[in-house]
Amino acid sequence: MYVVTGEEMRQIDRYTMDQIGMSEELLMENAGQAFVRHLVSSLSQSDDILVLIGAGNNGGDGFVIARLLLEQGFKVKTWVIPPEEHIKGTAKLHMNLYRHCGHPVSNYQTGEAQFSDELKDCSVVVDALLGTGIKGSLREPYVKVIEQVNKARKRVISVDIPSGLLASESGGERIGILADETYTLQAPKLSAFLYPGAGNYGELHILDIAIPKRSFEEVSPHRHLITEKKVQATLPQRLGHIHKGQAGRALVIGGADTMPGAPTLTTGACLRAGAGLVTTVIPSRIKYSVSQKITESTFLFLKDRDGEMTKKALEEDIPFEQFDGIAVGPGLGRKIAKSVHPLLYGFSGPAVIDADGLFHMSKELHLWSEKPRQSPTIITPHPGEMAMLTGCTIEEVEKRRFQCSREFALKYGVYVVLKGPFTIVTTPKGDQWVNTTGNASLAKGGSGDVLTGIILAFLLQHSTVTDAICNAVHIHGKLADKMLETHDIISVNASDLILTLPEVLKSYRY
Ligand SMILES: NC(=O)C1=CN([C@@H]2O[C@H](COP(=O)(O)OP(=O)(O)OC[C@H]3O[C@@H](n4cnc5c(N)ncnc54)[C@H](OP(=O)(O)O)[C@@H]3O)[C@@H](O)[C@H]2O)[C@@H](O)CC1
Ligand SMILES: Nc1ncnc2c1ncn2[C@@H]1O[C@H](COP(=O)(O)OP(=O)(O)O)[C@@H](O)[C@H]1O
Ligand SMILES: [K+]
Repeated sequence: MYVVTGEEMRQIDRYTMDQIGMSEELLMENAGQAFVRHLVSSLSQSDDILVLIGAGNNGGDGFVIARLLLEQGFKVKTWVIPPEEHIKGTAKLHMNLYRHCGHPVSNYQTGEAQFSDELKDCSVVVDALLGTGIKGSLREPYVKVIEQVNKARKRVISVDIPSGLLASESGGERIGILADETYTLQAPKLSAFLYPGAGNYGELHILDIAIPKRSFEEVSPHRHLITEKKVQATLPQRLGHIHKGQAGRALVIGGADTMPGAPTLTTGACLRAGAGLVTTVIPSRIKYSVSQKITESTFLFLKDRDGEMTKKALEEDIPFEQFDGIAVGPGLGRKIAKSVHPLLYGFSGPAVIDADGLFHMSKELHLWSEKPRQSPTIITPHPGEMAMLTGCTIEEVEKRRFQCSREFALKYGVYVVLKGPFTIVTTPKGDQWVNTTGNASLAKGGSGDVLTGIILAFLLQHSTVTDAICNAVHIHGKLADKMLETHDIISVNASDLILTLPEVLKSYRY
């Protein structure tokens, strides 16, 4: 499943029409058919449905939807918002088809007052005003109509994208329809995953309108969705004769006087996510508080200075060659100057850098592009950490989540896991994977430490680095989703996620 910009979608449409030979009329009919097929089970014959139509092809989809719903006996009122003569091309063809079936159209230009009354009385609004063809700031009469719809608080279902939003941007101050559900055509658009605009989408559904795979392959967007099906197919199996050393020897380096919990969470998650052996490296001053909480890992207690590990101890006292993968950072503290790069430079396995590990990394960025590529480096910044790494503001990172993480991954040859709602995984070649699991219960200290542990464990058990990271991010979000079946959204703790791992992982087995 691809994730596309508006421009890529246009190229895909063009290829489908010009090279494959599917007409725009057919695609529009398919879009309306798919929309109605998915919607009818949630509609009742007593619903009063208002279909709002704009001047472009999004409006054309609206005519197909209105016709099909009317043919199935639903109560539908169809409102054309711009002057009718603005409707041209394929949308006009479907308007004529609709009319030839004997169905009526009302026009906002001549019936504004009646429109307000009907909006007040309806139960469902189908938003087919504007789609991917919108340019620049929203113009009248759309501004007025969209504000009216948003105030009316009806069930609103958008076709393709909530009208007013841009397909590829985050929304910002834009006026847009506040949808309860959005049925997007064939492939989700970037704005579905970029806040604040993502909040306008409501529940996102993806409709198959029969655009062939070939059209996508020709345009070849580099963004994909992480799907449940793919996770299920790529989760590692455990062979009957395996021993613990073959299930991965993991090293977790973190912890400081004030942060003993972070390495505890990472270690716990790493064990539950299947690593065969885990060793936790912490400063000796916190050895009792951490070791009492973890039964199954072994420990290395390093010399510390003011409760944080010294650079010398990190470099000299850790037998790196004994481990298949490492995670550096959870609760590490910031007092150890310039220590992360020398630690990782010679390491031959995958290395995950998180939290304060990223702080140290930001001081020695120039060295990363020179690191040997056969040992993958995975960084897991939240937007604040990404801002620190790139020198951008957090607002710029959030606005350009896709571009920002891709530029960094390409420049420094690392895997970037840009966290937040809709975490984006980017490979050093620039391929991107968007996660849709998880919820706001994860907005609590410690959630990221758990993710780091799952990523490390999965890296040691999957056959590709990309599958390991994507599956870890997906499963981590699923833990939070599972928790909401029994817990309130504000009362999920990071350690609860670890306890839920066995059940969630099991649910992915065939
Ligand atoms: N993907 C697919 O395969 C398929 C896609 N399909 C559908 O096509 C949709 C894309 O259609 P599209 O390109 O015709 O553009 P659309 O979004 O309807 O808007 C254009 C209209 O908006 C107007 N307008 C522009 N900016 C504006 C502004 N700021 N403020 C106000 N108005 C503004 C513009 O006016 P103009 O600037 O030309 O005067 C023009 O009238 C897509 O989202 C999907 O629903 C299916 O039908 C078939 C298969
Ligand atoms: N509102 C949210 N919706 C979905 N996921 C979220 C949300 N807020 C945070 N997360 C997820 O929770 C984790 C938080 O990581 P991070 O900020 O590093 O936490 P910490 O450092 O406290 O462990 C990330 O995986 C992030 O994607
Ligand atoms: K729309």
